[in-house]
Amino acid sequence: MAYIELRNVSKSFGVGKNRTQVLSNINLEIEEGEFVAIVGFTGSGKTTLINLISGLMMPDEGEVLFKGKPVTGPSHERGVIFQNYSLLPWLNVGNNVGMAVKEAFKKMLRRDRNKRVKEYVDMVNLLPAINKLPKELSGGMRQRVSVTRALSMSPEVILMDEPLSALDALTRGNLQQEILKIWNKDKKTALLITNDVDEGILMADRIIPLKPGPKATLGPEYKINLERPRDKTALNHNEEYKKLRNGIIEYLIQIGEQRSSTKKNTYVLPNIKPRIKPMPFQRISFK
Ligand SMILES: Nc1ncnc2c1ncn2[C@@H]1O[C@H](COP(=O)(O)OP(=O)(O)OP(=O)(O)O)[C@@H](O)[C@H]1O
Repeated sequence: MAYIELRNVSKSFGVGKNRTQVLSNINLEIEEGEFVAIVGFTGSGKTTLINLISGLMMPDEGEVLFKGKPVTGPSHERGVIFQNYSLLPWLNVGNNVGMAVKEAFKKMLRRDRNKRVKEYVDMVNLLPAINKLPKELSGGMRQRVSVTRALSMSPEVILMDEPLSALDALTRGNLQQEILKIWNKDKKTALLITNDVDEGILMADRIIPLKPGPKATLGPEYKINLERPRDKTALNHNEEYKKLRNGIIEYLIQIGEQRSSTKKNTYVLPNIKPRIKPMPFQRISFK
């Protein structure tokens, strides 16, 4: 029995003529302890896929199973790290993380809870900002709080929806390593959504492309047998890595081209004329 399983899952949005099938007949099995990355184009349905697995959305057809049972709603067993960091604006960093820890460990003593909060906030180098509100943080700092908040709950499954996309290369690299450390140490199961093939190869055991939508389906899987821990710089000189990377990128280019050739490329623009008189040109004197 797979740990997470999607069987013939389809999901549409909209009604009547505006109804679009975003995901079509998705089949996926993830084993316990595995790290799987889904790579795909923007708008292809990657977030929808994560939402279905987390239980935030229900499929129209097919089913999502977690440990053999249908997923009927969200649960802290499956922690999601969102793309848009969704922090509670009225709580400081420590309390944003603290609330998650309290939810996951209801019987934990306050003292132990605070210790755990500090440990996780420190992990993303934000101890100096522990009393700051989200509005006082940069986008990258908020993203780090969001990552550490999800990890502090020690979920069995870490679901990541492009969690590192807003970060600079250095912070991104550090967080990739932190996530891998936790995944490896606590034997978690992880699903990473990314549009970065290199990130996928660095972190995952398998990469599966999501074909462009509508009616997106999963493409062929690429197994990554590169030894762990993987070093980004060393990988650049690894022949197996280069072959794998080229293979995935070529596949993505090929399915991207197929999509553009089947799409209508001509658009009739509306014949709109301005109803107001154009403003007279204003002279600005430069000194
Ligand atoms: N709740 C919703 N209601 C209506 N349409 C939706 C909803 N959620 C997603 N969609 C549509 O489904 C399609 C896929 O969206 P989704 O966010 O899953 O894509 P994505 O691959 O995660 O995109 P990105 O890479 O830009 O984050 C888009 O066309 C989007 O407009």
